[in-house]
Amino acid sequence: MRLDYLTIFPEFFDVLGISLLGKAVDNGIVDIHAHDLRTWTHDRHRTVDDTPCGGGAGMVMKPDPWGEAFDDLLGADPDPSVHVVIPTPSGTPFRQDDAAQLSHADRIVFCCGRYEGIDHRVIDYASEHWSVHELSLGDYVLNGGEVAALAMTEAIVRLVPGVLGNPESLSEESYSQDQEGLLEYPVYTRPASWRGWDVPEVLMSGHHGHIAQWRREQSRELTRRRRPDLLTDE
Ligand SMILES: COc1cccc(Cn2ccc3ccc(-c4cc(N)[nH]n4)cc32)c1
Repeated sequence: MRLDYLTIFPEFFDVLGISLLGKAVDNGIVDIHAHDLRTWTHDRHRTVDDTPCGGGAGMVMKPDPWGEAFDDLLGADPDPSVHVVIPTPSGTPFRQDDAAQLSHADRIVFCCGRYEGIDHRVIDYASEHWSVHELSLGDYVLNGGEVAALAMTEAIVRLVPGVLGNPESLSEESYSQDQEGLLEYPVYTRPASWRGWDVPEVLMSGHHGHIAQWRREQSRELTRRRRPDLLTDE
């Protein structure tokens, strides 16, 4: 899987060389390239923004640098197997299903905007050539797309076979299908007693059936309290 990031702050993506994703890069499972969008500017000030047509506050990212970056990175031939991900507050919510689908992609290009966003013609042009996903990380406003791209990257790449040491842990996670789409149950480790708090007895019983039942009940109760929207049968 090749991941490209178009951004005016490429250093944001230096962290992808650390930990699990770093190992995936070292193992050749993932190939990461961050690009400074100003590479595709030609004026002395390396300008990437301009005033919004129709007025309004702030600045908008000019289309030209994005178009020239696309030309260099992707060429002009349409290829629906290339996924262009554009983080934006106005996008569809990024969810586990999106991460799962994108984990099968061979190529993903993250377009990280700043200012008040990217000239919409960039999205229109990209949509004619590649598979475009305008995605929101959540119902809050960030200053740009980089943090969202990092979070999406981690959610996507950890699902790629060979990246996680223990793939079994994937099936027990919140939002996973095996977890019935419920929130994950509380987890514990040693010591059995810590500052007056004990590990629930059932987890020390060694009775796998009782433990599984307790975990199912905990997941449902937690989901009922915190995320009733995830419950389908109520
Ligand atoms: C486009 O409309 C905007 C309105 C006000 C501020 C901004 C700032 N901004 C620029 C590019 C950009 C990309 C993504 C996000 C973002 C995503 C999520 N989930 N929150 N915030 C925010 C971004 C943009």
